[in-house]
Amino acid sequence: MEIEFTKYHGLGNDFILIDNRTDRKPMVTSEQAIQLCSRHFGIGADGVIFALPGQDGTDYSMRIFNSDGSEPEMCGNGIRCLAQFLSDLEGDNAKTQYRIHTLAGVIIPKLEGNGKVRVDMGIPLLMAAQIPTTLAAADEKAINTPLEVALQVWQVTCVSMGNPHAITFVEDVAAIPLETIGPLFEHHPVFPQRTNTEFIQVVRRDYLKMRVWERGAGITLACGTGACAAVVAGVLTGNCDRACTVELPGGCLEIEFSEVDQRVYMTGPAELVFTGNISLI
Ligand SMILES: N[C@@H](CCC[C@H](N)C(=O)O)C(=O)O
Repeated sequence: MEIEFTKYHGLGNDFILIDNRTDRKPMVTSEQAIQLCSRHFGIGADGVIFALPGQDGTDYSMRIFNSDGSEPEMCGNGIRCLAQFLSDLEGDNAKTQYRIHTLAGVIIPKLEGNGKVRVDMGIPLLMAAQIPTTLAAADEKAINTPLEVALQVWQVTCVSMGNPHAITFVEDVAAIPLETIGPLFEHHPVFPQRTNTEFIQVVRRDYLKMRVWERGAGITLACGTGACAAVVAGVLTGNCDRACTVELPGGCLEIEFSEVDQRVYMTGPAELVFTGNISLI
C-alpha cells in the first residue's frame, strides 16, 4: 500500500504527518511507524502523527507514535505541526484555531499568522500517581526529590503535561552525558510508564536552557511538553518566572504558566519540510 505523507518540524523535532481524516483507525501500524521514522531505512523522523476525525465535539483528533513505536498521550511540537498541517490541507477554509482531541484531553492550538502557533496546553498534573511515579506518595508531589541515577543523586521534579516528565536543574546542560544517562532515567523503576527527562540550566529567571532525552525517541532537538513541564518545575522550585524563553538545541519556545488560570501556554514555530509518497512494507 502506498501512502501520502508530509514532513513538518517544530524546532528540529520532526514528524511524518498523515491525513487520516476519513477513518478513525490510523493507516500505519506502530511497527510500520518504527520503519518510517528510521533515519537510515525510512523517511526519518522523531514520530508519526495522524490527523483523525474529531470526537466529543472536537474538530479533529491527534494520535502519535514515537520513533520506537510506543504511543504517547501528547506532543507539544507535534500539535503545532498538526495545526499547520490541517491549515495547509484546508486551504481557504482553514480555521485559525482548532480543538484537538488527544489522549491527554482537548488541546487548543491557535495559528498566529506569522508562522507561529500558540497552544493552550492545559493544566499540568503534579500528583505522583498522575505522573506516574513512585518517587512520592500517590497524592503528593515530587518536587526536588532525590533520585540516584548513575551513582549520582539528582534532585528531580515530576510534572505531567498529559505525558510524564522528570526535570532536574543543573549548572551546565552542555556537561550532561545525555546519551548514557537519558536511558537510565527513562527506564528507572520509579517511572512505571517510563519518562521524558529534561536537564535545565537557569541562565536568567526568564531564560532557561534545556536538553532533553525523550521517552521512546531518545535525544531530540526540542520537546514542547518538556519545555512546558520545565517552566512548571521551575516555578514550583522557585528557579524561574512564570513566563520564560526556553532555549533548546533546535531553537526557542515561549512558555507561560498562567497565574490566572493555572494553564500552560506554549508558542513556537511549525514548518513544512517536504511531501512525498511511500510504499508500506
Ligand atoms: N516531542 C514531543 C513529545 C513526544 C512524546 C514523548 N516522546 C513521550 O513519549 O511522552 C513534544 O514536543 O512534546
